[in-house]
Amino acid sequence: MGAVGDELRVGVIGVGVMGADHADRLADRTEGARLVAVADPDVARARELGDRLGARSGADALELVAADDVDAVVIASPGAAHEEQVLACLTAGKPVLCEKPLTLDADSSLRLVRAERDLGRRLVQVGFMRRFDPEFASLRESLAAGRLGRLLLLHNIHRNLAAPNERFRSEMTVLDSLVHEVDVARFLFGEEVAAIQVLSPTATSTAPVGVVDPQVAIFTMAGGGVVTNEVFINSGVGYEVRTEAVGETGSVTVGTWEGTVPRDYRTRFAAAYDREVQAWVDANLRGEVVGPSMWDGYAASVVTTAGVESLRSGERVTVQLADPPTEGVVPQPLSQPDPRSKDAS
Ligand SMILES: NC(=O)c1ccc[n+]([C@@H]2O[C@H](COP(=O)([O-])OP(=O)(O)OC[C@H]3O[C@@H](n4cnc5c(N)ncnc54)[C@H](O)[C@@H]3O)[C@@H](O)[C@H]2O)c1
Ligand SMILES: O[C@H]1[C@H](O)[C@@H](O)[C@H](O)[C@@H](O)[C@H]1O
Repeated sequence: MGAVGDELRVGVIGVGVMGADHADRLADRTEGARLVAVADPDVARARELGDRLGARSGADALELVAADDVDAVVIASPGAAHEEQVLACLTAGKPVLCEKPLTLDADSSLRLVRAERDLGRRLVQVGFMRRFDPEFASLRESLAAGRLGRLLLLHNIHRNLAAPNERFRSEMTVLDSLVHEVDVARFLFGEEVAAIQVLSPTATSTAPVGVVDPQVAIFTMAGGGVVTNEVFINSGVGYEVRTEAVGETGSVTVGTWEGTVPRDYRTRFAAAYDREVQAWVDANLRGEVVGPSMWDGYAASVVTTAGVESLRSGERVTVQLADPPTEGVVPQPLSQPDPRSKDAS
């Protein structure tokens, strides 16, 4: 049911790079949380981590979800496993922090939206942690306060040192990496993405043969704004994430790191992950769920599914959301007046 009290007992599913990082965070530096269990089909990995952090370990994710002493679950398995595991949490009535992407395609994400809707209450926060990054959060506040005027353009850069594994082909750049930029665009504009086109520039010779890397994606927002995105997996430099927001009265860039470029996201977004997980625990202890919703996860999956189609065809693809948004969980639109509207003061 999720604990309402002063301690949330958490189980983590999937303890590779991201899951192990979250497990450390829950065990060491998240107030009100206790890590009680970890599950991973790589039992040796799960055991080593569980032993180090004082949590029990096992191979079976669904057994972890069902356990009486697990109040809430963090899912950090690969995206292909998310649907079954999120559904199990919904069935058990347990709150979930599910790493992005919610799932790897629009249809499975829609099934999850409908399952949560049938339950009649929110249980899922999706791990779009950039919303908790101090710079991205304050950019959203500046935009909402109208400090840059009406938002016209975003320019996003997202580079990795190298691919995480050999299964990371061209589609994964869209589904697993670009999905962050989709969420950033929806978060900062407060609107849905209406269309996407993915371009395939000359590939770097360090990418495996046949892999499109870098990629450039262009989003057209529902209100007509445009978002350009470079996603470069095998950059050979490090993890660089920057966003420049261009409004009618000024521009702001977030993510300009001085000094050494971090190797990966765990350094770059350490504060964002800490704040994300703390917000999830705090909300659960109050009996609430906050942060990016199942709807946000679904809307992003629809855009990335269209993005994969565009990557293959080279054409611009229109984005179609199947259901009306779930009330109360869509991103708050920016409340800035459109200066061209006759009602604007
Ligand atoms: N928010 C972020 O910035 C961020 C960063 C990295 C990864 N992620 C996300 O976290 C998730 C995990 O990514 P990662 O980089 O840690 O991957 P990883 O390959 O390092 O780890 C995945 C782990 O899951 C285990 N696993 C495989 N199938 C499983 C299953 N069915 N049930 C349970 N565990 C299973 C693997 O054995 C492995 O230990 C992905 O959804 C990824 O997109 C998010
Ligand atoms: O596997 C990682 C991970 O999923 C991160 O969230 C993303 O920022 C990286 O680009 C990707 O390579």
